[in-house]
Order: sequence, then structure tokens, then C-alpha cells
Amino acid sequence: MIELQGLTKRFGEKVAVDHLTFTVRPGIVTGFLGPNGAGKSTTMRMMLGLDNPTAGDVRIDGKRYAELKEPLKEIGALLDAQAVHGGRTAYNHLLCLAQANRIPRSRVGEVLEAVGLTPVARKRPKGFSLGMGQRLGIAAALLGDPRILMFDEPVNGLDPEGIRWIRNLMQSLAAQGRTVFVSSHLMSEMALTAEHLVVIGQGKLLADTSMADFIARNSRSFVRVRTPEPERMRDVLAAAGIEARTAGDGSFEVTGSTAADLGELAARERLVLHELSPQQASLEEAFMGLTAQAVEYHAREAGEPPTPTAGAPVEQAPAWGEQWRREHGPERSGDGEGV
Ligand SMILES: Nc1ncnc2c1ncn2[C@@H]1O[C@H](COP(=O)(O)OP(=O)(O)OP(=O)(O)O)[C@@H](O)[C@H]1O
Repeated sequence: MIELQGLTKRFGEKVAVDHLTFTVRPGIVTGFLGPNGAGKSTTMRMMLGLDNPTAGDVRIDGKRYAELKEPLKEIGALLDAQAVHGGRTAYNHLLCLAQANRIPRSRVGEVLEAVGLTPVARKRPKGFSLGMGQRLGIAAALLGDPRILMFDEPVNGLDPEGIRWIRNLMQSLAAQGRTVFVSSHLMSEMALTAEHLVVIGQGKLLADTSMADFIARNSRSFVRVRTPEPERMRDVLAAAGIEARTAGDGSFEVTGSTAADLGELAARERLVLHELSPQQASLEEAFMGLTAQAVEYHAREAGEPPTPTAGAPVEQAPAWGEQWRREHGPERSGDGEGV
């Protein structure tokens, strides 16, 4: 279990992580989601004792990272898959790690086998593809057989086969009762991998909820209605007090009414329908809506950021998901915690 309490990190004026409080539980994959620059890597670095928090606290199974006697046996992490010593063979890279952490040599062969790198064990990682590098990083994370595993953007740049492999691996590690915490900026991938979701935007907690609950709350369902008589359709819906909006292709997206009710209404009004189909907007679409404001944020990040002067408030572009946050507050579920 990983517990964060008011975790905060400032880099000068920049608040990278802003009072994060949440718990990552064992037995499930927990997704850590947010756009680029949201503070995911900084949070993970603090979890691993690589950065000191400005305020707040992280506990790994009740202890601070620095208090862990044999950290690799308690928490394994893939932070930067490229950070491997290119000169040593894959086997020797893992052997050095094992010897430095009092892990038996036999474990090296086991983890190489587990990630499918046995055939290239005697090769140097500098010649490895991105996917092979990721696998080697994962082998290192697994080396101490830890109860807690953390992966920062593990599928970045991988092909569909590599992505599927990592997804299956995470789910099987969680099924063994381990705590699995994985970051991504891709909602679609998280939806397939994670059972629980922690979402942050500009360092702040936006959601801490089960994936099922998140989907139920955020994917809009509606009925698509297409008719050759759109003007009449609009009048009929308005007269019945039914909410509808016109889609780009001329069809109507009707919320708050079932396809059956709409079909009967159209029949009573002798309206010809060319389509009557229930729809569920995907999670990715829900996130596109949330991230619409982040585009502005990113554009400015990439362009010319305002230079904050000491003490002078800076007019900030709305944070990623800020609108949603204002409307809903941080989402929590499961243990009934409120914020
Ligand atoms: N060492 C540092 N010094 C100054 N600012 C930093 C430092 N590390 C991170 N930041 C800033 O803190 C914010 C959060 O960065 P972080 O890398 O944690 O985000 P992220 O969610 O992991 O994004 P990405 O997916 O792009 O890695 C960013 O604005 C980043 O520029």
C-alpha cells in the first residue's frame, strides 16, 4: 500500500504537486492519469525518495522510503527506461543491481525469462529497441520480488504488441495481490488496464475513484435520432420537453429519453426515422472535453510562459479539468471519503 498525505512539491514559484492525498491499494492496478506536466513523475519520484517533498508525506507499507531496509524488495519501479548503463550486458546490469541489494543471482535469470529477454541476456542494452529497453527496466523493477510496483508511462512509444504485453503483466502482478501503480496521459489505455483511477491536473487531485464509477459518471449516454424531417423533429422534441442537440452530421443527440420512448413518440407523430440508436460516448471523449482547457495551457507552456514577479498574482489559464473540478470537486469513491 502507498499512502500520500498532503504531498506537495514546489520548484521555485512552480507548484508541481499540490497537496495530494490518496492511497494506492494492493490487489488492483491503479492508474495515475493526467496530461503532460501534471506532476505525475514528480509525485512518483517523491514516492521513491528521489525528490524531497516541500510538504506532506509518503508511506510505503507504513514506512518512509528512507526507512526501508531493503527497498528493492519492497518497491520496484520503472521510471526512465532509457536510464540503463549501456556498456554492461543486460544480464550484468541486473546482476550488479542484485548484488548491491542482496538479491540472489538466480533471480536475474528468472526476471529475464519473465520479461522475455533471455535470448538477448548477453547483449548490451544500447542496441536495444525501445520495447526491449522497457522490458529490461521492468525486469529491474521485478528483481527484488517486491509487493509494490510502480511504472511511469510504461507504454510510451511501444507498438500494440508491447502495449498488450505490459497491460497483461500489470494485471497479473495485481492478481498476485501486489500493489500496482501506473502513470499515463492516455485515457484509452488506462481504461483497459486499471481498475482504480487517480487523476491529477496541474498537481491537484481531480479524481480518486474506481474505473467503473468514473466511466458511469463521465461517459455521456444518448440516443442518436436521424430523420429526413429535422425541423418537425425539433418541434416534436421541444413540445415533449425532451433535450436534444444537433450533431455535425444533422442527426439529433437526445439525452434523458430511451430509444423505445423516442420511437413511440415518432410513430405517434408519424415522423419518418432513418436512425434510432442508443450511444455511449467513450471515456476518451469525456477526457477530450476535460482536456480542452489543457490545450490552452499546453500552448502557453510550449510558447511564452508569463514570468511571475514575486508577490504578483499571475492570471493563470484554467488547469486541465478545472471546469470539472469546480462543478464536481475531486471525485472519490469506495470508502466514502470526501474532500
Ligand atoms: N526539477 C525541476 N525543476 C523545475 N521544474 C520542474 C522540475 N521537475 C518537474 N518540473 C515541473 O513540474 C511540473 C510537473 O512535471 P512532471 O514531470 O512531474 O509532470 P508529468 O505529469 O510527469 O508530465 P510528463 O508526462 O510530461 O512527464 C512541470 O511543469 C515541470 O516542468
